[in-house]
Amino acid sequence: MNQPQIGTYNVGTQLTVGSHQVEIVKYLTSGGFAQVYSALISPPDPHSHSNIACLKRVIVPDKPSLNTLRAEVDAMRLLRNNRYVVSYIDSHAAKAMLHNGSYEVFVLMEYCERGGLIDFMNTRLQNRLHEFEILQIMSQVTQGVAAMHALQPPLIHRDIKIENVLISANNEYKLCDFGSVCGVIRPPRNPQELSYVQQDIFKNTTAQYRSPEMVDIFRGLPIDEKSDIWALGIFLYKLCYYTTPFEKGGEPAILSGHFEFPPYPDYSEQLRDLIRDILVQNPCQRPNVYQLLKRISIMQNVPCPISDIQVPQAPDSHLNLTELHQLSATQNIRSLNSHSTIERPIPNPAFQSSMPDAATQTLFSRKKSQTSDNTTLNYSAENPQTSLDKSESVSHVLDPLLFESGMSNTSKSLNRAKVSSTTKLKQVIDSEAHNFRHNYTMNLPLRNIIPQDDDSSSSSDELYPEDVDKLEKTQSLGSYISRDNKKGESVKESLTSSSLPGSSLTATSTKLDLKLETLPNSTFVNTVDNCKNSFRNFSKSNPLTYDDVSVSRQDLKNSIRQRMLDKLNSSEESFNARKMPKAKASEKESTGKPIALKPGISTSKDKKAKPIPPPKPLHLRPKPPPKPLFLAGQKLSEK
Ligand SMILES: Nc1ncnc2c1ncn2[C@@H]1O[C@H](COP(=O)(O)OP(=O)(O)OP(=O)(O)O)[C@@H](O)[C@H]1O
Repeated sequence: MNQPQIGTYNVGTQLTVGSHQVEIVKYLTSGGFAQVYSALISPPDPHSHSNIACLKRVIVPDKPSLNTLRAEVDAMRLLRNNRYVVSYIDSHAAKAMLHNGSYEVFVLMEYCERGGLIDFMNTRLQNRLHEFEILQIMSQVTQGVAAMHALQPPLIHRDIKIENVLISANNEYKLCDFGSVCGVIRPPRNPQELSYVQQDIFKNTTAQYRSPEMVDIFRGLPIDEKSDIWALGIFLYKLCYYTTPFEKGGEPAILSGHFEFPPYPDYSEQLRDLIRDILVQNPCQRPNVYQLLKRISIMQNVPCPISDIQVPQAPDSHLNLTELHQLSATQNIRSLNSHSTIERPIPNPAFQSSMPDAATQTLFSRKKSQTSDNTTLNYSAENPQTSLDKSESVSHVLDPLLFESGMSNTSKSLNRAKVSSTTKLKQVIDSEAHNFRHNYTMNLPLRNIIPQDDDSSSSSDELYPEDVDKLEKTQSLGSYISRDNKKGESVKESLTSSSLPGSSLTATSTKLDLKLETLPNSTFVNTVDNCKNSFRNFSKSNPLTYDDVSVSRQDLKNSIRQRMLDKLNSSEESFNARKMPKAKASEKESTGKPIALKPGISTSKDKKAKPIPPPKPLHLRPKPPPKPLFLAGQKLSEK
């Protein structure tokens, strides 16, 4: 989205933004897409009680870009009032008079008086951040991320980086820029999907912060919370060393996972271990947001600020790419609620106090070119660093005793065995949730990767109370009335229409670790069995694991465990069903019993309802199409 050159508002300019009267106080800066001002608002923000706010003014060239911005606003609204997320206040959109076909969008949000974290870091080039400062920043930003991951289904930020953290007047670090937010993205299953996912990642993520599963989509892994965790690892490294760990090595280094620690500044081994434990190739072995926060808190010698409620994701709660783009394009809450495979994100009870009214949900892509990290920070230390032992990294994650090695005195007083088995169980649950997501999402087809025409008649978005196409300018910029209420025109984004911005990191030629079709069925069965055994063993050998928590909490954990077991059982059944001869499978289907999900078979409601036609005689059956090259073990680029 190219930002047209427009003049800035003068101090004292009066605007109306949503239900707020706004007076420009100061022009602050221009971002890649926006002019940013501080402003006086009336009425004051009910959350902060402040009458000073930040006004973002964006000119967007067309409706798809408008929808992208709308999605960003929706994410902010979902996270409103979380202490470590820049808080949304109000917004407004209208057709711009100056630029034909373009729109002008105003977003009012909490004013972060102390500016960006990047600016703060630049004031400390000589005197680098102390470990306690790093832990404080890391803790607060992780809490912001936790609020996103705690939603059901979770939201993935996808662009966590130093530049996207602001500092409030009272020195709190707040996550901002929700323009890249999305739901969990399952692995692509055909070249079209693959190309789409690749472009989406290029547009919405920053190269140096990309996780291995983003860089090498052929690994067949979902893009989920663990991709944000990886970015948090890069973020932590950069807080420490003012550079990113894969700055020099680029994508090959990300995929090999090889990085080194500069000799200066000298941080504790615990902190370096934490970075190692986050930056592991296998997403399952990375800590989840709670485990990460817990470790940070242990190092800070404070109680963990959030509750540990890990609810494994039901496979049907995942948003696929089509849904993301349909939602992004339509903002149609009605269709969202009626969609069979989408759940509206709802706050996790652990975060309820900091969550807003569950207003709307939309998901999102953003036309944004992010080629590299444009920080002004530089680190030029020599590199006599010790090389990283990956097996050691993994053991820190898997071994709860090592994981708990930095426990405070208070924490140490807890029953160690219980804590370690609890941690282990959490790891198993988390890992299996990820595995489930992987396996199940692989079986959930993208019904149609091309976003559909939309019917945006029923948007309840404050930002777009009525179709902005029908809005007319009345007074000052930002103040419009609506003529009528007609349905908005359809928005259709082509999969390939967006230009793919260049990247400082070139496409990888690294050998593929894991391709979708190479996943042996036995692996899946073994995983299921191992997991089931783990759960059983835990139940038998650690019956008192949760003694030290309240009854309701125990119930909850039991219920999670039960749900996992149920899912394991049902997945095993599904797998067995998949192995059944076709005739048997259709017999099962016709009896109404659940059948295994097969690639290419939709799980959506409408498809489920269709009767099964009798099998065609062999001679009438069409020949199967040739296997796409990438499924035959070749990357698209090798075509
Ligand atoms: N709430 C805020 N309070 C104070 N300053 C802000 C706030 N939001 C943004 N800024 C300032 O404006 C700059 C640009 O904002 P922002 O990154 O949101 O714009 P953008 O156009 O989306 O930029 P990009 O997408 O290129 O990062 C920030 O770096 C920050 O310095």
